[in-house]
Amino acid sequence: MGEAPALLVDDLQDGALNGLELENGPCKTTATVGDKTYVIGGADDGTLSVQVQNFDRNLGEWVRPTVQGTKPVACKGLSAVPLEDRILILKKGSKSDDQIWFLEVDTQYVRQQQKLLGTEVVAWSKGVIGNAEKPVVISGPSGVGKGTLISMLMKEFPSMFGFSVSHTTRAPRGMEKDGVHYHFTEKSIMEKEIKEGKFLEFASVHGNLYGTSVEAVELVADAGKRCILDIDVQGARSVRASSLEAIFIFICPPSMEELEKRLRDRGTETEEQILKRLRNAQAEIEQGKSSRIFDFILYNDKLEDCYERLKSIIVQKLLGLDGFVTAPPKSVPREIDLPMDYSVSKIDSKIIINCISSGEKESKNLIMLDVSSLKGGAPGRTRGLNFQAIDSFSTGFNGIDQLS
Ligand SMILES: Nc1nc2c(ncn2[C@@H]2O[C@H](COP(=O)(O)OP(=O)(O)O)[C@@H](O)[C@H]2O)c(=O)[nH]1
Ligand SMILES: Nc1ncnc2c1ncn2[C@@H]1O[C@H](COP(=O)(O)OP(=O)(O)O)[C@@H](O)[C@H]1O
Repeated sequence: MGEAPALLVDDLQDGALNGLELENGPCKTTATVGDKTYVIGGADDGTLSVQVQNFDRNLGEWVRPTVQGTKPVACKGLSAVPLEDRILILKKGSKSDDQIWFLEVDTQYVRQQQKLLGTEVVAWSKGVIGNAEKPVVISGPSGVGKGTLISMLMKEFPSMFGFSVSHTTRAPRGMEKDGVHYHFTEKSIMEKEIKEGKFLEFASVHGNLYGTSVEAVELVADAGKRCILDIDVQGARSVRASSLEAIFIFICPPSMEELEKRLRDRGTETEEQILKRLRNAQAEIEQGKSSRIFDFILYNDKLEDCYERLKSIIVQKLLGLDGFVTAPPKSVPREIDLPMDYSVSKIDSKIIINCISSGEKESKNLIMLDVSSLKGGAPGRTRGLNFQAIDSFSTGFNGIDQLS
């Protein structure tokens, strides 16, 4: 049985809200979740900047929460649909890939942050249609051949895999390009960004700081590709403990002598750095083999053999295929293009967007946005949104009352 259309307030005018005087400034949209009413938006040069304040009915006062996550840019109007632990925000007059957002008000991430900061917290997260492919985490000691294997995979299947470009405080090697191999960063900047929650994981490795930003993984998923992370064992452990579901592969050298030979032959490190990497390798291999972090352990003896095994793992585990055929490129996630004029209502986990386009002949279309399988969320994107566009006239489907 569907519930009645939810409390939706589109483009509220300045002033009173349900009898409550707003603290200050004009506001546009409001939504109530639990005991709190959230006011989202504020006028800014004819467009809306996206600000948040909430009225706590228990305390009887306005609160300005700490706002986390990547904020949406200004827009011409907002609609808000309260869900259980977050508010769906539809932005008007925005680009088609920038129309769906979530303001998380009581998700696990928000509760964690509230505990950590001791203040009221809300967090923005951009909504994305469809799901991300499960990432692949590859770890192993320095010089074992991780980079070589990943390059082979990306070269053979450029449309299927994308590399998560990590941040590091180490200096670039001769051929390495900023933004391609790593984001080469100052330590103080990286430490600040870690504090701001921009990293999915980070670790000190061989005396330098390395980390995977939330954005690095999201960008690959945005392109409709499966993300590959080349990170150390500490990083793999952190990802295992995070909400990111991934497949974990550890690459082992055939022997320590061969590892040393590969490191020396690569010729990218000083003698001191080589010795440090070899010292750390022993512990990494022990942890890799025994820690239960990894789903698969691969020995990289003969490169071609190891590459074939890596491919077959990925195929069997991730793609569910028998032979390694070149799969068609994943389509880039679809986008909804909302017109300026529409009304919104909610039935269970379906958001009904009734689009009204006025021209010579007025026509109406319904978009049904399904929010029942949301995944991820702040500090990254919210994925798992699905939608169906319904031409109400051609189908004879004319109103939300007919939905169940
Ligand atoms: N935790 C973590 N480790 C990383 C990250 N990026 C790279 N690493 C690891 O840091 C170690 C050193 O990497 P690098 O300096 O490129 O040297 P290489 O492994 O010898 O090529 C390797 O074990 C990488 O897997 C990251 O974002 N997070
Ligand atoms: N199976 C292999 N046999 C011999 N040399 C290898 C093999 N795999 C990788 N190499 C070489 O070993 C060196 C280190 O490989 P690299 O991919 O840079 O390791 P990592 O990224 O794990 O530090 C490179 O010069 C690479 O060409």
